[in-house]
Amino acid sequence: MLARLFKNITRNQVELPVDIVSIISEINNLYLAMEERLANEELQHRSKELSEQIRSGTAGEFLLPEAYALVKLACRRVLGIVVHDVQLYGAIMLYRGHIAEMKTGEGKTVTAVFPAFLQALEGHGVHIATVNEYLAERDSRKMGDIFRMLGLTVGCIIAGMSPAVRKAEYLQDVIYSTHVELGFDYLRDHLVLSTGEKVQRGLYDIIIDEVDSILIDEARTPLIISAPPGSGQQYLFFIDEKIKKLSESHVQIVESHKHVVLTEEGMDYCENLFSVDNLTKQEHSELYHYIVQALRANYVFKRDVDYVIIRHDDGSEEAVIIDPSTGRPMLGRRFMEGLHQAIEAKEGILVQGQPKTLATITLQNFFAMYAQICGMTGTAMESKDELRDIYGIDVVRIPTHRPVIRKDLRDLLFFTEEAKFNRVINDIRRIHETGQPVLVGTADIKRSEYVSSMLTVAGIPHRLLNAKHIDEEAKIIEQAGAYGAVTIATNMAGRGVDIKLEPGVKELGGLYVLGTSRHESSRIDNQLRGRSGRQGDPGYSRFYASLEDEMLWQYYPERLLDELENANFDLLEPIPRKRFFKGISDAQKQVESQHFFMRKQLLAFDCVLNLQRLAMYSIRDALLETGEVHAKLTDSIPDVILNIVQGFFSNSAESFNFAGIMAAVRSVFPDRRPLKLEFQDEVTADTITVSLASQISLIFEEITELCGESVHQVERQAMISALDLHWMNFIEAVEEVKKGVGLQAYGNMDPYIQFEKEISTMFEEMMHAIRQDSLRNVWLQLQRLRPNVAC
Ligand SMILES: Nc1ncnc2c1ncn2[C@@H]1O[C@H](COP(=O)(O)OP(=O)(O)OP(=O)(O)O)[C@@H](O)[C@H]1O
Repeated sequence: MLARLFKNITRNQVELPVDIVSIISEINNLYLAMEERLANEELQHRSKELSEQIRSGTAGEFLLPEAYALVKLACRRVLGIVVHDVQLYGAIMLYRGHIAEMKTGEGKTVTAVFPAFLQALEGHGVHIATVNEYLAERDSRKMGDIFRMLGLTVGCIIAGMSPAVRKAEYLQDVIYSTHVELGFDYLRDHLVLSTGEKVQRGLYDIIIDEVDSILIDEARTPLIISAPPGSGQQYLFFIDEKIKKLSESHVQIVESHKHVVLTEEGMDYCENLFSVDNLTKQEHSELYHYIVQALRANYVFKRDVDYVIIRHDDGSEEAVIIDPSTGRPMLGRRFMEGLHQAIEAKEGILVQGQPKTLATITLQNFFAMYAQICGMTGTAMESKDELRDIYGIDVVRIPTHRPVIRKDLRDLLFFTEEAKFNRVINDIRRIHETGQPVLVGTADIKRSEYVSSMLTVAGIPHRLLNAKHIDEEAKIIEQAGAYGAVTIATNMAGRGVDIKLEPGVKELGGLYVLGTSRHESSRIDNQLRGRSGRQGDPGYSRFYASLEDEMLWQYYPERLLDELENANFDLLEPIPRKRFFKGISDAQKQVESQHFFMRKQLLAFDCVLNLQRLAMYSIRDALLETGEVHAKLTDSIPDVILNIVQGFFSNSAESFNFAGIMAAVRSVFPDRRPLKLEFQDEVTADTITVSLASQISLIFEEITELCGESVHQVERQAMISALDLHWMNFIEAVEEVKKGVGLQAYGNMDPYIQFEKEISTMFEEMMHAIRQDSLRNVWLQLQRLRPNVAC
């Protein structure tokens, strides 16, 4: 009775919330009116007017009924279908930023067109992410005509497209792609050298199809872009070997900062050694960085003082940092920025930590960049808490258009795999003989092949999916509803693919889905079931499991196993009692909670890094956009000098070493002109800095003025390359800290807080290093442009 107050019945006899029903009636009334009045050409005109209204500030929600009526009409005219009220309900929830749980086969692809249209009217470009490229391509093609009828353009991005093509596609109103391509484009856009090379135009709205698969199943693996080969082990050994040939006049050592720089002579010598024209050029920045680290490893960092080589029982050797304050080896820690690798190369032991990561992000943090995410799937309710906790989105269950009449039969649980598969084959034969089509789901390709060989022996014709070509698979699965068809696929295959029943098959009971094992996630099992019983079709599903299946072998509850041992059941027959089936869902729950923990942990670490990533990317973007960085560089001179000078004051103010300071300053600003120290007040790090900074700034201005217009280009490149290089090394170092934090128990300290603390300090240090390297690179390059000026 109470529910009646809040619910209402639509024309399809489905209960929906009252407010939604009134919006849906408005849409349907407008649709009916438009159907009579509006010719195809007028749809575009109307959508243009809506777009103008939205852009001039009218709320999208206010225009939703009319916009959705237009889309409904376009769907009718393009696809010949009348969109159901439940689909409109899903579409409204999507626009409001929710996850719409719509059962498989309910027509999610069309549903997504509605919010995409309304969001696209704002003019930012809406992304629709699918689980694979086949679906992105298919949906952009199939739905493309609807958008075009409404005057919008549609793009599709798949792997292998050139940046120019991508860029053009991203300019469309609605862009279909995979989450992977979208994420990698985002990362790649932060590695380009000019704004013009970026392909995306911002992240605004995204609609994620099969949202649970993307936000949950895929979320344990972050997206990573690795550096191209060249930074591999052999390369480091090669550099180390050459560096060992340098003599004293080639290097200047700054002990206090444990730093080494090349003198002019050293620079020339190295350019000869490595056959490059100018080491300070952008394209050689990585080589230059490795050279510097090799120099530090060889000239400053000493074995048994700064690090030890530990030999493990298996004969492997490891360079371990010595804690300068306690003298103890710091297991699991590594020097930052490629120095550790340089030391490993110097010592001739295995270089660890390659290849280098250029950029990385978790899917969770990537999606968090969008102004709004929403999505649809057949299976989200099981994960609604996680989706709310991590992404802050709610799941709304959308009723089906017609009742689901598929019969989900009780699992059959066997003691052994052999007994299970024998029964599977017998059951397939029995069903196949009636002409009813069977879709067999397996845990992996190996098992698919095994079932296939058994069916061949049994003389049952079938089609086997090889999981190598998603598009071919999809085409085969589409035909799995044909009379007498037996199709074998992995459980994951065919998600999002529509299986149409051949005429006459409904009368035979529809598609029979037979799962040969339970997946670790019940959502994946439900996806497999959902290949059958679509849009009110009849169908059957049944899962077969054995205690030898990988998941049950590991996680089936001990207490039930003990009981089974004493029960004296027939080993070749299914285990009879219902209570033993519960062990299957218990096992699934246990694995799922483990995976949840791993995702949470990955996210917790990435959230810390995310703040730095955002800061870094915005600095980089600003650099690309302004183009003019001279003021920034000049402003950073005092900071850089102060950082150097403070190094000399850290121990005791009295014992500061003027010659040391000068050498360190000159290593960053290599200039032969004399520098004076003039003080008004007492001698402090600040007064020394003020005095040196004003002189260096003057020289810097002189050099830059003489070099003319080319200065801007040199400065910008130097900053970007310093930024990229240090950021790449920072990411690598973060990984090491993560491992270290995981390995060591910090008393009672929370590992994330510890991690955050270490990362923040490292970030500060990196920013200093970036400023310093940018200035040094610019200085060196400008001197080369006008060698007669400075030295
Ligand atoms: N209102 C409708 N009337 C008739 N057919 C429809 C309607 N909406 C969608 N369809 C059709 O239903 C089929 C299933 O649609 P779709 O593949 O989008 O389902 P789905 O919900 O995405 O399924 P899955 O969960 O398996 O991905 C398609 O052939 C589509 O054209």
